[in-house]
Amino acid sequence: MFKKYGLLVWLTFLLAGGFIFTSVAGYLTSKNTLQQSLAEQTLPITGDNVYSEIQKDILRPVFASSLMAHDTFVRDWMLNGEEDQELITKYLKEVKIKNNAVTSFLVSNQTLHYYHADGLLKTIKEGEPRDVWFYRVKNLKADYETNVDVDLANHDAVTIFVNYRIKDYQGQFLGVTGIGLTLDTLRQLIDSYQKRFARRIMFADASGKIMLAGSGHSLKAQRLQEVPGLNTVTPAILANKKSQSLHLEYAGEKGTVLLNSRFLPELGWHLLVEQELDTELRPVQNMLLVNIAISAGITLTIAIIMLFMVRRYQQRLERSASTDALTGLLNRQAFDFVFKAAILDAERSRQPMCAVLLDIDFFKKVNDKHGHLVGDHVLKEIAAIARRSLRESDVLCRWGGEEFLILLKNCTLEKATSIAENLRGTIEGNDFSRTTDLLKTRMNVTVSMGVAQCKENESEDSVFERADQALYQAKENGRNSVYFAE
Ligand SMILES: Nc1nc2c(ncn2[C@@H]2O[C@H](COP(=O)(O)OP(=O)(O)OP(=O)(O)O)[C@@H](O)[C@H]2O)c(=O)[nH]1
Repeated sequence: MFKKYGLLVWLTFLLAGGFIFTSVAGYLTSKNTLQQSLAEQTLPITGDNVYSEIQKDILRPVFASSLMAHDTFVRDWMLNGEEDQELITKYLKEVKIKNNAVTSFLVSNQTLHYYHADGLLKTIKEGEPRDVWFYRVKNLKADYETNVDVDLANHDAVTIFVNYRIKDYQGQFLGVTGIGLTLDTLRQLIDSYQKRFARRIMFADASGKIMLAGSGHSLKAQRLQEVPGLNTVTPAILANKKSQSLHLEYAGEKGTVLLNSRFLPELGWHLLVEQELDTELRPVQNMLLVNIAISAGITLTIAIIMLFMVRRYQQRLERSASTDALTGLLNRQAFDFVFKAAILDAERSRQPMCAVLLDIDFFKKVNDKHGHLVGDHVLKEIAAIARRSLRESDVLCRWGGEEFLILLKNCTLEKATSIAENLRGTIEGNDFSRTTDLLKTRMNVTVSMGVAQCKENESEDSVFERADQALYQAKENGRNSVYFAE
């Protein structure tokens, strides 16, 4: 089977291999290009976009707080003993509205009063845990800090405060001022970034504490060091104190994650933009599967078409090698095999078998008078008559030009002679013009036959020789007759 269809199998493998190779090569190229463009362009650009939005939305309060801390009105009001509280309340209200903030505040180092947009909120105390931030900022080396905390003045909403140090004209610490944004507003902002850019965005402080993350972030982790996979690249993220972006990769829970990190010096935070490679690759992977399915379909269709063609071609070859093209009967070569098998069969079953040699009388004259096409028609018609007159098990073969050989299985000499006689009579009575347009008037043809019964252990040549002699006798004795060999 493999030998017969070997070429077909190889061609199918070659075709399928070619398709798979080009599909996989295309996939790998797309994957590399995608990975490279994510790492080198898409994620850094997203980082840049987020950063510029951050500058607009978060750094604005830093600048506003800086302006408050450097405002001569604020400093003078504090240096003059914080007399008219209405003035500072009005000022803070104005700043809050102008900056669209949830709170604006000022805490005096002198009186420890905490002012906000609605007036005096409270007096802070050194041991109070909620007021620890003030003493931290008081001792701060930098001008300001950003701090995520609950806002007492705003129903304890989680708020990001910008705490800016106020100094007098000699540089002495006067107090702290600034504004605050609720974290919810920021989180919404990040969510809108995430939706817009379809990536995960989070902020972590210098120690790795996750300060802000969109709704996709698992709230279980409080620090970068606790996020599986991300913890492997956390040291590199935290070590990056330059504003240039850093490209990293780590194995996340759902596959490779590409990460772009940059340090925001204004906040002292690290901005992380992440993308799951698999999510981006899914359309390319789907395309690969579609390609492979189409390739498999094409390969299968071509293989089936080729299989049918090869089978038809082989059948035609086998048929043309064993049959006579004109009459459709077995040819002499094929008959040899059939005869050998039949004679063995007859000997085994001890059944008689006869060979009949049939020759058309004066066939040359038919050709000469009516032409070769009519001669061919006569040959085909005689083959058809013989096939119709004989049993299915009898073998019919075109022996030569106008000679036919018939093998009658399980048949005695007497019976064979009678069958041959019937066939001769049928042919004699046949009007060959009925089945062709080549002849306009009735035409009859006669045949002569020689019959011989196969003897035990007799060779093929010997049987045909005896049948031929009987045929010769029929020809000699006037043709249109059946003779048998003793
Ligand atoms: N049309 C046609 N003629 C063929 C074919 N094969 C052989 N012949 C012709 O058959 C004729 C046989 O002629 P002969 O051997 O002289 O025998 P015959 O004319 O039948 O005379 P007898 O056998 O003595 O009755 C030749 O003219 C061959 O050319 C064939 O396939 N088609």
